[in-house]
Amino acid sequence: MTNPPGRDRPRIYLITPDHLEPDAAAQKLEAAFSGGDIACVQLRLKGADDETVLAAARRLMPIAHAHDAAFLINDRADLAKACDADGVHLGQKDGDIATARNLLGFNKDIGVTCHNSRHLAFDAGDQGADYVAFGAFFPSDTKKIEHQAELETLEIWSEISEIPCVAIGGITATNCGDLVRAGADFLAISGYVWGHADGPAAAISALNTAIDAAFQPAS
Ligand SMILES: Cc1ncc(COP(=O)(O)OP(=O)(O)O)c(N)n1
Ligand SMILES: Cc1ncsc1CCOP(=O)(O)O
Ligand SMILES: [Mg+2]
Repeated sequence: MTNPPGRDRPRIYLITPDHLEPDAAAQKLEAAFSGGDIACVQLRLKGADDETVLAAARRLMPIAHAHDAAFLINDRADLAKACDADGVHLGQKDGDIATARNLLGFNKDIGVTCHNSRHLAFDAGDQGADYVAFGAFFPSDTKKIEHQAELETLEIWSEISEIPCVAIGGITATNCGDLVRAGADFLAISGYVWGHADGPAAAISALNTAIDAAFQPAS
């Protein structure tokens, strides 16, 4: 099965650990970038106060930008605005797209969690989402999984919509091939990178090698 016509090679969408110390995280993020291509970094701190999120963004966003990667904030459009991030990722309980768009404008990216639902994805697209995210595809140690996504969701979406789609949930270099072949535009990954035995650079390198091996552009 080749990738759907017109889809580019999928790229890595790196999600930070949900708790971090900015200077240590900066070193690890630099290491990750030394391993190869990363399209986007999402700052996903959980339970942190606003100033902690903003301080982490001030430390990490310049590193992403130095490597031509976008830097998005998870959950909070207001904090994305406050630190002039490149966008926000909204779950189904993180506020509506229109409010985020009014805050951020049209030059910023708004992504939306759509679980395993093309209906949610069509709704998000109709409301102006810049990408939709489907997941979880595999068991995750990072987040308790409430929705199991299916490859068919990616396959159908990538055939019928030009809105970029992100796959998320327990993704590794070993299991990402089917997601690539199904048409995911981005692979959102956290634990495999930050927990890799050989470090973040080796994880990013292994992921890009696996993506290259699985991506078969339509002739
Ligand atoms: C790229 C991407 N996809 C999905 C999620 C999950 O968002 P959400 O459902 O709001 O859960 P939390 O991440 O907020 O726990 C995401 N963060 N990024
Ligand atoms: C935030 C999120 N949403 C669905 S699964 C997940 C966790 C992604 O992290 P990992 O790549 O470690 O499973
Ligand atoms: Mg959320």
